[in-house]
Amino acid sequence: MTAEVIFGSELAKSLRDEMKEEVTGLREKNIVPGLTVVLIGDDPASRSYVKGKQKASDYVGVDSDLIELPTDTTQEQLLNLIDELNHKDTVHGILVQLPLPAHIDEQVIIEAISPEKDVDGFHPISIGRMMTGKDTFFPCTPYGIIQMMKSKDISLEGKHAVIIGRSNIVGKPVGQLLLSENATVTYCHSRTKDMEAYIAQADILIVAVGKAHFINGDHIKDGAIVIDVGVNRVEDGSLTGDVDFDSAKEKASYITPVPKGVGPMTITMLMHNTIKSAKKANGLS
Ligand SMILES: Nc1nc2c(c(=O)[nH]1)N[C@@H](CN(C=O)c1ccc(C(=O)N[C@@H](CCC(=O)O)C(=O)O)cc1)CN2
Repeated sequence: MTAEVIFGSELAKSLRDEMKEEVTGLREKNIVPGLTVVLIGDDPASRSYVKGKQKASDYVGVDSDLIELPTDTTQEQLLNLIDELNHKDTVHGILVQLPLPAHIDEQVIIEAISPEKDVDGFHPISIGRMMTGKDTFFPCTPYGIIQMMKSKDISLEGKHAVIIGRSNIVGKPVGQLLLSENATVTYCHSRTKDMEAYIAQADILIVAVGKAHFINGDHIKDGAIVIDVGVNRVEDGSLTGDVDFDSAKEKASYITPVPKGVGPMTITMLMHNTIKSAKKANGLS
């Protein structure tokens, strides 16, 4: 079997076109979705992701503002900034780019963002709402993954989804979203015994470990749907996923590439959440 490749970049383009039209309509009603992105330090990967967010915002018509702060910014200074943004009516979404420098407690920062502006969907209130099936902002990468599978009419109900990785940003929430789509979910992580046995059972395999080519075609079941969340820069400077694409493609029914797979959808769902927040703030559903 040779898999069909799900290009997140193509889905992202068509969703961004739809969003652009929606934002044009909102702007005619004087509703201008506003996003503030905060970048601390000079990590090149973070800088490139933030650039992608600015570009997407410009395209769909979201008014975006980038606040760049030096690495030695204190936690208190960042908390003061978030407090200011929480109270600013033109700001509908606040995103603090992760990871943060080691002297800043990420969880304290996440919890300082108003849940009404938590377009990353990382606040414990957003997570609690997601877990209990309430309306909220879903974390962007997991939400993008679900949209990619839905775009191919892949039925999730009753499927065994195996997730490799248990981060708060991807692994844990994607499992929760799959559960709410009636999939059966197994989490694997660094302490899992006999991980290969779980991988071999997966109808849907989601890999988010950050290790180049951690999974190859020998591991996966014939016809599995393989979602690669890894973005690893290798020696020659190119990007590669957590899955060995060429060998996995020969076994899977669907597979996502790296680049042009999950990454562009992460940014697209951020646009979705920002527009949703602006609509909500203006009494629209
Ligand atoms: N506050 C947040 N921080 C981080 C998040 C997040 O959702 N919120 N996720 C990741 C990084 N990330 C978004 O911020 C992100 C990662 C990758 C891509 C992407 O488009 N990747 C491209 C390749 C880009 C390249 O050439 O370097 C692709 O896969 O095609 C977008 C966003 C951690 N931090």
